[in-house]
Amino acid sequence: MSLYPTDLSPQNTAEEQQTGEPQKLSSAPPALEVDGIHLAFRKKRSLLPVLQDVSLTVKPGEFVSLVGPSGSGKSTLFHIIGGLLKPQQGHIRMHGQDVTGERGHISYMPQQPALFPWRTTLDNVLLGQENAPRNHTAAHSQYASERERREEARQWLEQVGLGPFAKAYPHTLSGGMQQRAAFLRALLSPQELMLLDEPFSALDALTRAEMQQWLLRIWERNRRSVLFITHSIEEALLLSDRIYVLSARPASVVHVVDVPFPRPRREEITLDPRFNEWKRTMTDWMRQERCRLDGGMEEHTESARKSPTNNGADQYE
Ligand SMILES: Nc1ncnc2c1ncn2[C@@H]1O[C@H](COP(=O)(O)OP(=O)(O)OP(=O)(O)O)[C@@H](O)[C@H]1O
Repeated sequence: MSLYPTDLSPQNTAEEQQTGEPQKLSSAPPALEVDGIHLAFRKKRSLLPVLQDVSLTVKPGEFVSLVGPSGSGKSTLFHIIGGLLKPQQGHIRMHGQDVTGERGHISYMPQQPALFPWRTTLDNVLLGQENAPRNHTAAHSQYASERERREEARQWLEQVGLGPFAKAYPHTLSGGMQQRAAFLRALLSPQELMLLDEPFSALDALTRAEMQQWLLRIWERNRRSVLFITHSIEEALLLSDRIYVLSARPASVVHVVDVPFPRPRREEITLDPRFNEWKRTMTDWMRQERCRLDGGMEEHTESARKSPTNNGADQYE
């Protein structure tokens, strides 16, 4: 099963599976470069600064997460990357090209699956390809005819346990099944970079854990470039190669974590003492930011001073 038109050929993918290493494309430009983004919303006569000099990078085939307090500006950053908002300063580059303010360069999976109720599961999955901008579909059409794309989507539905539901309508699917269909729609879209905005936040705990394992397996087989927003530190540590921690609004990057756990990863990694040490450290960082957001700096300073996990926290950066 191929995923066009990315450079993730089956040979590459097989090599990666053996070595457990991401693609070593050292000379390739980043799949995404967010460079010095500033954005403030205009509120009546005042300005609400939301993003302040935010920079981050997603290399080809990397899984990168963004965590930060509620209201810090994560979704706003996604809107800028997707070209829905234009920053006052800074640039968005994809594969070396400046695409600041341009739409159509990313595939996107929102918090809610947003499947069209009048389309079958298969037709919903194919939607990302139908709506892709011309420059992407042109590249894409060298690889697959309409019939081939439908066949490939059918095979993918089988792979993710949705084969029997290809002709079913979304209301007959469970929440987890709808999210799998929405993820496939993003995965089969021709744009290489995927932005996933808290895709599992609406699911119950058990389904969420199952979906994380499912995503790990699917992603490790395909290694698309992913930028993932989550509120769950555990989810970020489980899934990511790198995590950017945003400060409270106006957001800037306050910590960058290169996640040290090898791939392929499975749920058992969450039992590793190092995993829990990271989780505690990052939770502490997030608490500090939330305190800042709440204006509770004095209280936070005291609790951070007392916290045993704060010792040497910066060594993780
Ligand atoms: N179009 C807009 N106009 C004015 N203010 C906005 C607009 N969009 C977002 N904001 C404000 O910008 C700030 C950041 O919002 P954003 O949704 O990006 O945060 P977030 O980190 O994604 O939050 P959450 O984690 O709760 O989803 C918030 O204070 C929000 O009220």
